[in-house]
Amino acid sequence: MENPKINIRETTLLSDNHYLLQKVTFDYTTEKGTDTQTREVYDRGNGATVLLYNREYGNVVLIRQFRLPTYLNKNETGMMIEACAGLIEEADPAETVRREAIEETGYHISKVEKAFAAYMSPGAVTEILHCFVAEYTKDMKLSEGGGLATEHENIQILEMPFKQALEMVKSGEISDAKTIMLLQYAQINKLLEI
Ligand SMILES: Nc1nc2c(ncn2[C@@H]2O[C@H](COP(=O)(O)OP(=O)(O)O[C@H]3O[C@H](CO)[C@@H](O)[C@H](O)[C@@H]3O)[C@@H](O)[C@H]2O)c(=O)[nH]1
Ligand SMILES: [Mg+2]
Repeated sequence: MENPKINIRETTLLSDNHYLLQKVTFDYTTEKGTDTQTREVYDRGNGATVLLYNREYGNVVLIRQFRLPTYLNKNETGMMIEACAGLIEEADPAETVRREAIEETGYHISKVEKAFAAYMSPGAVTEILHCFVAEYTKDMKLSEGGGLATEHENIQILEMPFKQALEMVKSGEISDAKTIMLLQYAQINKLLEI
């Protein structure tokens, strides 16, 4: 199939209460003709995430926090176990994960390695998420972490054996997409095998 030619006809702002919800009408043209479609698109910017791991201890650092959208969709407690992550503000993705690692886990990491980038929900959300891995050591724990009190983040830090994290993916206790992808990336690339 040839790529369609796209022409954006109209963009209507439905909400800019915190992020942007827009209604977009566009022409989708192929050799068969033109079809006009309308879609709602949620734009909350782009994000970056990092899996902290240590080969020697065989551990990864994850975080646990309440996520309202999951609570509204069958996650009974609303609590989610995730890799540390945040929205890219002014900084580049690597800077973002360094900042978020400090804010959320208290680990002051320096070297980060890009793993991949992924559109998280391409039918509705514009966001691309830049995914990193980084080695941490105990002496990098220089602050408490836990997220920004001003943002009511209430983040719990979980340092656990890599094996246990993989079992939690299997059991469904870890059900966050970026976290599953990063744990499997670490497994495929043997990051935690000495
Ligand atoms: N007042 C208000 N605050 C909001 C709203 N939406 C988000 N926030 C707040 O904005 C802050 C965002 O925190 P970050 O750590 O920067 O982002 P995140 O929520 O962890 O997002 C990360 O994970 C997402 C889910 O996997 C990713 O989608 C995202 O890209 C990023 O990586 C949080 O304190 C959150 O409560 C809103 O509608 N209103
Ligand atoms: Mg976060």
